[in-house]
Amino acid sequence: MTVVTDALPTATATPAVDAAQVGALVRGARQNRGLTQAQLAERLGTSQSAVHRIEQGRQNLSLELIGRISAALDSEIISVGAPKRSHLLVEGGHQLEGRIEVNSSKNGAVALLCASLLNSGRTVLRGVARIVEVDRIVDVLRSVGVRATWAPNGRDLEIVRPATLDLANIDVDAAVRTRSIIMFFGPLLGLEPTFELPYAGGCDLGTRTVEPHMIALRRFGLDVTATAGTYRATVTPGTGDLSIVLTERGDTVTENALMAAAGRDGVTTIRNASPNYMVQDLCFYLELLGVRIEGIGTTTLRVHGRLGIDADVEYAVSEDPVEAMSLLTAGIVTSSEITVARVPIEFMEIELATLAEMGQRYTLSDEYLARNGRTRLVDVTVHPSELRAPIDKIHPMPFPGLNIDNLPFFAVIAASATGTTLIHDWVYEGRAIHLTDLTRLGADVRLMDAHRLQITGPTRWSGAEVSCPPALRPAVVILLAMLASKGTSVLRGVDIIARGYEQLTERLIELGAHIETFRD
Ligand SMILES: CC(=O)N[C@H]1[C@@H](OP(=O)(O)OP(=O)(O)OC[C@H]2O[C@@H](n3ccc(=O)[nH]c3=O)[C@H](O)[C@@H]2O)O[C@H](CO)[C@@H](O)[C@@H]1O
Ligand SMILES: C=C(OP(=O)(O)O)C(=O)O
Repeated sequence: MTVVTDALPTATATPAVDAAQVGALVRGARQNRGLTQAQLAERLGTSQSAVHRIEQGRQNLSLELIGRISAALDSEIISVGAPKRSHLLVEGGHQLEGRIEVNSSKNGAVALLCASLLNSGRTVLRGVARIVEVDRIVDVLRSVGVRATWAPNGRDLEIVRPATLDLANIDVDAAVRTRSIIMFFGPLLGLEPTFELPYAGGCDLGTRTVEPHMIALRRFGLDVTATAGTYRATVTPGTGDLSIVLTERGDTVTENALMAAAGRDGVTTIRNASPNYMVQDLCFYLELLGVRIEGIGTTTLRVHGRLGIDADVEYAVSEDPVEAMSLLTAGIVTSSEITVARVPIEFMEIELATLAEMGQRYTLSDEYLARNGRTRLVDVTVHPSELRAPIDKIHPMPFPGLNIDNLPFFAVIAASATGTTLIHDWVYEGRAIHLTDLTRLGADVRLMDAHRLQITGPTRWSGAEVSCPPALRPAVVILLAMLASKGTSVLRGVDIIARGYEQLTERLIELGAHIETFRD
């Protein structure tokens, strides 16, 4: 049996479906239809409290009841057989208009979900984006005994760790679909003397090792052997102060080291740390747990760890600069005037400066604070502009530089600009290659080598049928190019987009995009 719904996509599917999973799907589909629990209850001829129990996974469900819920929500909650792939039919060439808000970030959420393992008190994460990557980590947490309960608003997640984690029961299927599982090492280090974790998975971006994590965590007493799809970990805890240097300024490796440092007795200095947005989110949460951290937002962090963290805390996940870039790109490549609200400006400054260099006109609102009380936000309005290729190549750098995950969006922007742009993705071994799919829509994109693209515009975009690249950002880039392309396009196999974006097509439709979803 597999699970499908248009609210929470098929990628959540696991062979065994339990009441909690179905509950989450029902809640997602109900919210997608804009119904309250009481309204759904009325359609089902039952009480609001019964719907609440179903959504919390506290109700035994017959197939007959699931069928009735599916009918009431006009959404297939469960189907038998292979999952059906989703595709998009895009009628491009229309301008967009209006205002759209940026959601909280995937990368912040997954770090915070993993970090909640450090806390034996109650963690409430507010405003969590309902995306597949989050569902996967929540599934993994639940499988090891963590109580993770969504509030009726479907956005706030309460997490309570059990006294002992049931790691033998870990949901391997969910774990291997995400790279973020690697961030279980940091918190588990201080909790378990030995444990096993499945190998990390994720998008197809070429070779991407976990070696920097192993090098960093070895200093915390972690010894890992990798055998047949499993990491076997043994921990020899140390005490006292520790100073470590990361071999790469990576985001998740910094987070792993931070979590390991937070759960130990002593002060840990982490050098070559990433100061990126998700790391800052994690630091703000750890501070609420009583962990003092010096140097937040810099490349040297001093972490005053604490044994036995036990605090009831609430933290609002901050806004996603990559979603902000994606939405701005939608406006830019369709020559539209749209306002993207709640943009975390500190993490978009180089992107905006680069866009200005390319002739993009935009206006910024006054700054205001995010719900976490720390991150600075602005509303950005883009105006239709004559774009030109920048003189210098566009390349990413660890923060504060142009975000690595925002780079792919510059491919479709460069293709809309007059002149030749060199895009240099030195970071990923295999992400640039996916962007050559833009040629199918009429762009002149040349792959110079695995890391460099030469793009000459302006493109006379024209609709085409394209198979969705097996990588999150390139998939969205192709979709955005289709919005710019005159005529009809089909993007096949788009489920990957829900890994990192909540209701992206629905939200683009609200801005005036013409997109229909269809399934096999
Ligand atoms: C869950 C999460 O937060 N994921 C983000 C995180 O993944 P994550 O932290 O897992 O990224 P990796 O550690 O895999 O690094 C990405 C790539 O960059 C290379 N690299 C990284 C740092 C460095 O100083 N030198 C270097 O060469 C790595 O070798 C790798 O090929 O950071 C990536 C890079 O910002 C982002 O694309 C991911 O969205
Ligand atoms: C590469 C990405 O993320 P992850 O680390 O989850 O694969 C991304 O968000 O583009």
